[in-house]
Amino acid sequence: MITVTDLRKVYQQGKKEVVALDGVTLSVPKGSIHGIIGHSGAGKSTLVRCLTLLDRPTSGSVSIDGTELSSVRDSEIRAARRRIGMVFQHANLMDSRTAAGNVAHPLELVKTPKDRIRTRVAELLKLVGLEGFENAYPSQLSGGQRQRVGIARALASDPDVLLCDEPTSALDPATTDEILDLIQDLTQRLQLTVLIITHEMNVVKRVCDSVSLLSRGRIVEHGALRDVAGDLDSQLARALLPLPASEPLPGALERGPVLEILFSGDSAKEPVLTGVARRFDIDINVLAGSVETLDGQQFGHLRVQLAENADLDAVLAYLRERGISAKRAAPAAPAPDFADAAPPTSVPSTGEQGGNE
Ligand SMILES: Nc1ncnc2c1ncn2[C@@H]1O[C@H](COP(=O)(O)OP(=O)(O)OP(=O)(O)O)[C@@H](O)[C@H]1O
Repeated sequence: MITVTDLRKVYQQGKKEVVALDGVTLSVPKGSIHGIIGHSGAGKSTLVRCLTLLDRPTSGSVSIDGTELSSVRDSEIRAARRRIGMVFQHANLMDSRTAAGNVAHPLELVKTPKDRIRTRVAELLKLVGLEGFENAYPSQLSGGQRQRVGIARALASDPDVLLCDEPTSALDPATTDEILDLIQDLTQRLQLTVLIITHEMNVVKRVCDSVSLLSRGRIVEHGALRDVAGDLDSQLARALLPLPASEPLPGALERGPVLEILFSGDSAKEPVLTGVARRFDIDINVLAGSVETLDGQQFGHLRVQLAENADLDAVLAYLRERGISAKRAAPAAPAPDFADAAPPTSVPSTGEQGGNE
């Protein structure tokens, strides 16, 4: 389990102070995956640097299974850092080394005996589905295979926590799904605690058990996926169940009130709109809709327009009595988009950067 408590990071820019993290508190249980999503400048990279001890927090603490990491002495930083495996957007493999050589690198740095390295590297490559690719160089591997090598390297030091920084942003959708399935499988098999920093809501939908929205250094929303998705006022719900911007349809209902409705669980199975239409004897137009299964539960988000003569308060009361979240819609704004946080998609030279050192 990783626990972050009231983490603050203040940078000094000349005479000005920049508060990059402003009291971040979160806790992720073992065997689960937590997504952190946020706009550009929200503090995601700073959080990664503080968690991996590349930067010292100004105050607050980070602990893994009760062991405090944020106050370790400089001489112990390397050992502490080995408890967190790091997966990057681009695998950052060393071009001059084979897949096996890349995975071996963190083990060599801590002077692991050669025969132990050999067996451990074989185990790790098998674990990530790359048996038989020991001698391949990064240039001979696909993007997904390179990311698998990066994951194997991150696991070499047997970490408790896997910190994935935009792990799929450079991959195509099919490969993204494969890598996310692998991360999910490894989380279960190795009982890892996983944090995924991402701007892609699909990553959150597919693998995260819980999610936090980081904004200006603060966590402004957080919770289990099915809880945040069921809250019509949550930005995360609007991003998880996005509705496109819509205009009232010209015609009979043009001037009627617009509602947003969020169904979840059992209410998602009820013919609620038909119920409203019959009960109040009004026409209803669906302007936009989104249906998803999240964490095994079905959710529906609709924007509908009622006939002009509809008694809006009575309709809202009828829906709420049935456990359905509904409210008069604000102007038909598009769903929040965290894609401005997207890192560059061009693949940089892989260089000679090591992973978990
Ligand atoms: N070394 C630094 N010195 C001064 N200010 C910094 C430093 N690093 C980050 N900041 C500031 O801290 C805030 C958070 O930056 P950070 O890079 O953590 O955001 P981010 O969410 O990772 O953004 P992006 O998605 O664009 O990478 C920003 O206002 C940034 O300008």
